Formats: sequence, structure tokens, C-alpha cells
Amino acid sequence: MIAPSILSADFANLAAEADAVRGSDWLHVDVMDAHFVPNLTLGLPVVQSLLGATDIPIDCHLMIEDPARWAPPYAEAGAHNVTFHAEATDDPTAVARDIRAAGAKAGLSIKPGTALDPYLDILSSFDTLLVMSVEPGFGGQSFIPDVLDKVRTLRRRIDTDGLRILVEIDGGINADTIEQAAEAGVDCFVAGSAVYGADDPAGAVSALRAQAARARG
Ligand SMILES: O=C(CO)[C@@H](O)[C@H](O)COP(=O)(O)O
Ligand SMILES: [Fe+2]
Repeated sequence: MIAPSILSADFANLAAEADAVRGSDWLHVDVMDAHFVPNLTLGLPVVQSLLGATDIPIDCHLMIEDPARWAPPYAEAGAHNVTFHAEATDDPTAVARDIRAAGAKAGLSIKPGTALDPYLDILSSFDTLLVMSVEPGFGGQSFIPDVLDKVRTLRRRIDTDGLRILVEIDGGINADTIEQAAEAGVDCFVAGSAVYGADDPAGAVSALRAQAARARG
């Protein structure tokens, strides 16, 4: 699955930018609050408008403080996935329960320096585990290959225990990096600059998907 990140799109033309990646599996929306990360992007009103402007399922990546308070409204609005950061809460399973109760899939995200181990025994509380492959906050950064060890561990645990959870990777995914991520066991690839920086964004999505599928085998 490929999820273009609109962080690299033209924010004045979001409906057209969503249309430019029709055929994508999810549309990834980076919500940043200038507290959890040193950048500010958009919030619930823009997500509500986007939901009315596209049929592509919206994948919200909340890089915000206090997800217990702010995450459920994105689910109530109709987002397909609502993913929050493990580093932003002491009770990730409670946040996930509220997101699911509000009608969305629940995702947990971990920064490159955050260990996976504390979360391995609570994976069933989530529908998606998003492994960050750059420091959250900005698009266009270089992929950090060390995080693939966490992807491999996650893949093994999911397959061994028969869990129904998708592994998503976010940051620096492009034609040079997607194959190693696919081989490690990623299911869903977020790509911002590699898609919206291309002359043909929808073509870039198809090419990345085909490349990942070949590498996954
Ligand atoms: O969450 C983030 C950044 O914090 C990402 O979703 C980026 O938007 C991905 O952009 P590229 O690294 O693909 O350019
Ligand atoms: Fe993201």
C-alpha cells in the first residue's frame, strides 16, 4: 500500500492535490502542533474539508501532545486511521480504545530513537504500527535505515502470533529506499516528496507500489 503525504503538496489546492494521487491506498495527513514537533501544519477543520473532497481513505498522523484529548475527534470526523505517538502518552491502549470507539482504525507511531519492545505485548490494541524512518516534523529528510531492525522484529511478532496489524513506514521513502523497507516487511509506505515532487504523482504512486511488491515477493 502507498500513502502519499500531503505535507509535500500545495496546501492552497488540497482537493486538487488529493485528486492528483487518485488510486492511492490512503492519503496521509500530517497533523503537527508546534509542541510535540517543532513545526505547525493543519488541524481538524482542514481534515474535515479534505474528507469531503476525496474518496481516498484519510490516514491521520498526529504529531501532537495530549492525543487522549485531541485524537478521537479525527475518528468522529471520518478519518480511516488515526495514528498518535507513543512518546506523547502514558496510556496508549486507552487512546486506541477511544479512537476505535469513535469509528476509526487506531495506529501507534514510534520515533526513530524509541524502542519497540515496550509495545510488543500490546500490539492487539492497534490496527497499524507506524515506524518513523526520519525524525518527525518535516518532509524531505533522509531515510534512517537503522529503523528496519524494528520493522523486522515487528514483522516476526505479527506473523508468529497471527496478529492483524499493518506495518507502516514514514520518512524518506523513495525509489532508492522502498525496496529495503519492503524486504524488511513493511505493508504500507508513506511517501511525500517522492510523490508530490514527481511530474506525475499518480504515476509515482503506481511505480512505488510495483517496486515494493516486487521486493516483498
Ligand atoms: O510525518 C512525516 C514527517 O514528520 C512524514 O509523513 C513526511 O511528510 C514524509 O515526507 P517524505 O520524507 O516522504 O518527504
Ligand atoms: Fe507522517
